[in-house]
Amino acid sequence: MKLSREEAAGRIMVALDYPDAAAAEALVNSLEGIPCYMKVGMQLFYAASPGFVIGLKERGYKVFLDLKMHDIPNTVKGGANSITKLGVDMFNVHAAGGVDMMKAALEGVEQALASDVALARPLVIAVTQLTSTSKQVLNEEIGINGSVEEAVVRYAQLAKQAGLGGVVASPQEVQRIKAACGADFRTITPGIRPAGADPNDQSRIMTPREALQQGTDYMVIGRPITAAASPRLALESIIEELI
Ligand SMILES: O=C(O)c1cc(=O)[nH]c(=O)n1[C@@H]1O[C@H](COP(=O)(O)O)[C@@H](O)[C@H]1O
Repeated sequence: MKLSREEAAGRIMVALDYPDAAAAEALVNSLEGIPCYMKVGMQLFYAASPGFVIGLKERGYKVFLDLKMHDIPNTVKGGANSITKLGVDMFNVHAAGGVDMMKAALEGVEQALASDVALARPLVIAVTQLTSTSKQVLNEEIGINGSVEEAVVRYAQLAKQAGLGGVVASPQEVQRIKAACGADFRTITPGIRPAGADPNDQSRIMTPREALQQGTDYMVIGRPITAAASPRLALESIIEELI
């Protein structure tokens, strides 16, 4: 697959895993002009308040708010309502919460959209099996039998059944997810490591180019960019690998 520089940048979601808004702001400023997606996760969101997310939207970024909601349906519905009002482009819930919980997230989105016609509809996606989970942990610790791929595809099918638009999984599972849920069902893949990079706590990894070849829609990349001596050069070299 051939991508333009801009298309490649738009498929990269930079994970802003920072302890406060100032640190995250410095990274965002260093990437100025590169049209990548920004991902705000729980570390930054809990510290920086919703204002940080609104600020990213005002600067023109697409934003994935990664709060991985997993609670009773009524609570998730309320959470989804509040998140939609922030104007984010994408947010996630855990597929392990079940179909009713995932449907409740969509109801929360509808409720928010009905309250303000200016709001854009966010894509709601589900986390399947975390990319830090190995087969051994899945089978022996968590107690789910079978392969990681089987567990991931099952979660993806539940998300599809609930009406969600895609899932978070490792790039290793993208082809099976697309085969089970359709080519339009979005795959968002963390566990991305350029060749030779430290895997850190990730178990199921692939390089950016390999992930693209698998057909992933978006790659979530944190430390290979944020911990690099020059985050801008690190991001540019990943974009280079994709075009
Ligand atoms: O939902 C996510 O974004 C997510 C799901 C998952 O299964 N694995 C996973 O690593 N993530 C997130 O993706 C990012 C990966 O960061 P790095 O390992 O530093 O590239 C982190 O912000 C994680 O919270």
